[in-house]
Amino acid sequence: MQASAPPPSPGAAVSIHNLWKRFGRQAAVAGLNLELPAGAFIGLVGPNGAGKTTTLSMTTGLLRPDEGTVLIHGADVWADPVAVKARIGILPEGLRMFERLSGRELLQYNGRLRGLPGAEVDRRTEELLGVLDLTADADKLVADYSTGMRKKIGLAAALLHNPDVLFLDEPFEGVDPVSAQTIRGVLKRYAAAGSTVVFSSHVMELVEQLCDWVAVVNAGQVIAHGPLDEVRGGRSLHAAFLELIGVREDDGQALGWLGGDR
Ligand SMILES: Nc1ncnc2c1ncn2[C@@H]1O[C@H](COP(=O)(O)OP(=O)(O)OP(=O)(O)O)[C@@H](O)[C@H]1O
Repeated sequence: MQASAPPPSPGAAVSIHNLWKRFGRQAAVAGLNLELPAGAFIGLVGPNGAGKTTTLSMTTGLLRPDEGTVLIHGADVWADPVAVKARIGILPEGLRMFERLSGRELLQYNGRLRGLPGAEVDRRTEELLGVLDLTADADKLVADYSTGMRKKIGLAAALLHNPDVLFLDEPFEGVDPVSAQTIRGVLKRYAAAGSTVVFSSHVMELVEQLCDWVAVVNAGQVIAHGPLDEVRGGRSLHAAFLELIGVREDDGQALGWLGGDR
């Protein structure tokens, strides 16, 4: 989008340069710069309203930035969308799906849309349904899926074309521990094969377990990034996060009425 963007670092899966998005007078993303290394399992963390979803939406071609450039393996998301979309998988927050298709039909439709041969679509569909423990519900309509099942079928749809980079916005929100374990297993296997995973989460323990690289976003900018151990600097990620964000101490005055004499 801008001619002046510097070349991406070699080895970067995602290069974000001077990204801006304003909603009215508020800047949701305010000149954000970030280089995400290829082959890493990356956690994007930040408080509510920090700009994570807006950043991920602009990075994956779902929301047009006001300013800035995003490159995925060197291809510009907005100038070369077809090339970029072939290389990425996305599980957005509040994903809208074709509700009147069954889970199996949804995957088959996605596979055909991606240009995969029919036999390969069928093979991958059945394998993904099996690994994600959805085979028994494969003929149920997506409209009748639970929250966890929706996340799993959304993940299967995002993985079907074997993308180089997978973006997930809050993939574990509303997911029970059993489904979360299944999703974790699939993501670990995908990342172990050298692909890049970028996911946003509020759950620091999960980010610490899964990620080897983190970026902390606050007020539309990146305030810390790098290998997990560097960012947490000998503390838990939770403690490092609170310190980086500058959490306000409770002065004990507010809500003094709450739980007191009635
Ligand atoms: N479509 C929109 N219209 C107006 N304001 C918006 C819109 N989308 C996001 N915002 C605002 O932009 C800011 C960043 O929102 P965003 O959803 O990107 O944050 P987030 O870090 O993903 O938050 P959370 O962790 O709560 O999901 C918030 O103040 C939000 O209210």
